[in-house]
Amino acid sequence: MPPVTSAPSSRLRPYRMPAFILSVVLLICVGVAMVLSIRSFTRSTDLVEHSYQVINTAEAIRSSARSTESDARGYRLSGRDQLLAEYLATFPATRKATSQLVVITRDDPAQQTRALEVETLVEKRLAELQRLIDIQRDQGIAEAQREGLDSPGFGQMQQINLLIDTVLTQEHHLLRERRQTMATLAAVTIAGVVAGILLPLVLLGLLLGGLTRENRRSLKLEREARSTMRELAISLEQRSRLSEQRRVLGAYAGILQSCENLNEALNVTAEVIAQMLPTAGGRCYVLRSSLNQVEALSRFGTETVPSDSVWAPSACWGLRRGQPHRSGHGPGNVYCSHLHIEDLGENGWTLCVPLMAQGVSLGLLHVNGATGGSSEDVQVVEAIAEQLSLAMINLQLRESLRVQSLRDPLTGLYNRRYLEENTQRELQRCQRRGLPLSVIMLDIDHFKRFNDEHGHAAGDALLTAIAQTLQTHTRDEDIVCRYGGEEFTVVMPEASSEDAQRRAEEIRSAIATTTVVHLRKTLGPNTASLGVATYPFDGSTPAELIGSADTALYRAKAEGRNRFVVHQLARA
Ligand SMILES: Nc1nc2c(ncn2[C@@H]2O[C@H](COP(=O)(O)OP(=O)(O)OP(=O)(O)O)[C@@H](O)[C@H]2O)c(=O)[nH]1
Repeated sequence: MPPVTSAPSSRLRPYRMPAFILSVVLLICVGVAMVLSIRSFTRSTDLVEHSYQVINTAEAIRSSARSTESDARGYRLSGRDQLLAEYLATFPATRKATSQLVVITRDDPAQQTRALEVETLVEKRLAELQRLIDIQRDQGIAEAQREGLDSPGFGQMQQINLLIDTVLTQEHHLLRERRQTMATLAAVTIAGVVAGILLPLVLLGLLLGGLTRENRRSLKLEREARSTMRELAISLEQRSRLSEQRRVLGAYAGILQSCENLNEALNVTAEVIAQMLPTAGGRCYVLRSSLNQVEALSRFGTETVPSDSVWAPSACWGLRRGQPHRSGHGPGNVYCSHLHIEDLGENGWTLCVPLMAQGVSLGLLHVNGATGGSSEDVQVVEAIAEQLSLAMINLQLRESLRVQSLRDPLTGLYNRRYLEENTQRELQRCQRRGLPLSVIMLDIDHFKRFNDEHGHAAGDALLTAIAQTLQTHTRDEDIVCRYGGEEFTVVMPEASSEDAQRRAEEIRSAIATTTVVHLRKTLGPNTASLGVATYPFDGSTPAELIGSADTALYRAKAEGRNRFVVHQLARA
């Protein structure tokens, strides 16, 4: 799980606000500079326009003065009235233009001085022309022409022209300067605007880039934190699941210890697996070594893959290898032949865990499912199998101890303790149901002599053979036991005295033909004497009945052996 990290503070954070303020200030400066530049530019434009106006006005004065001069001279030479009319029309225009020049050069004292001089000269010239016109009108054309020859017209006009040239030259010079100023202003404005826009843009870009990086880092940290939280939640869930599993397995182990037989243990196991692996199913098998087969004793859950009920141990890889064998879907998996894996889906899984304890193979726990089968599930099944194996070996040991405590080690028949415990129960059952119960006591005749003649081991062999004969001639529900030494007892629930007599005779005659082979010598047969007692005639307790049968047995001995005696008859 990655460590939880706190968000590192951004390197740009201290510069963020100053950069923002600087950007804003720069933008304001750009704005102010633009306003000032535009105003200066406008002023320059006005000045340029003004220069054009001065130039145009000066040119107009020259042109108008020439026209007036030309019209006046033409009239003086030709006397044509049309020329007089034209003179009269241009005269005010000339005057007006000179006045206008004076007005529009107010901003430039030098130019205005020249304008005033132009005005004075033009006025003088106009006055002279007017004087000649007046002479022509009053004294005739010839007088006017003669007067004109003496008039200083040419010189006046030359002065006017020279002065206007000076005005124009000066104004052109100003115009050039103003245009230059305007161009410089425009360039400076453009440069200022570009710089003023670019610089804040760069700053804002840097700021934005930093914020984006920081945002990305924050998002990454947030994602990491979320993933850490998720992993933490999963880990907590796993921990709580593990602790729950441990608790269930602990309880399961405790309950297994209290199980009295294998069926109980298997039922508990099925319930625990259903609880811990609800989607799985399977079977518990026991190994019948004597038959070389594996047999299912219980089923649990819903099996995805059916498994055979009985099969040879070699059919399972788990049993063959003595370790858990897990397989899933697809190539690379090896399947046990006791499984019908055709039904194994894409996510299906199977698991065979051998049940082993103290190096002994006891059986197999097989589990399969359509989903799941994680290593955690496998561990659970293995833990269950381990507990079940221990329980099975314990039950086997307990059973063998129980059998040992109830069986005679030589003959394998029940012992006297078992007889006493169970005869009471069988007798009560028959009493409740109103049925008889018979007891046969049997003693081998002259067994001491047999022992003496053939040895104790041969005597043991004879005892074992007679025990076998007794088991052959009794029913499964009868209790056949070695009462002690060479004495045997058969308790026959629900058997009447007649049944018991028939059985006693069968046993007697069978023993009379029973021989044993000992040290390659056939020994026997020996005979036996039997006493028969029946409830309710010969007693109503086990002790009474056994005592009655024993009495009858002694009677049989006394009467010559190799016979049976019935207690009632014996009493009679
Ligand atoms: N081989 C062998 N002998 C036993 C065993 N238990 C008791 N015996 C012997 O059985 C003999 C019983 O002898 P007795 O009680 O005198 O009876 P008997 O010789 O059979 O004579 P009757 O019962 O009167 O016919 C004794 O010698 C015991 O030692 C046993 O487990 N194995």
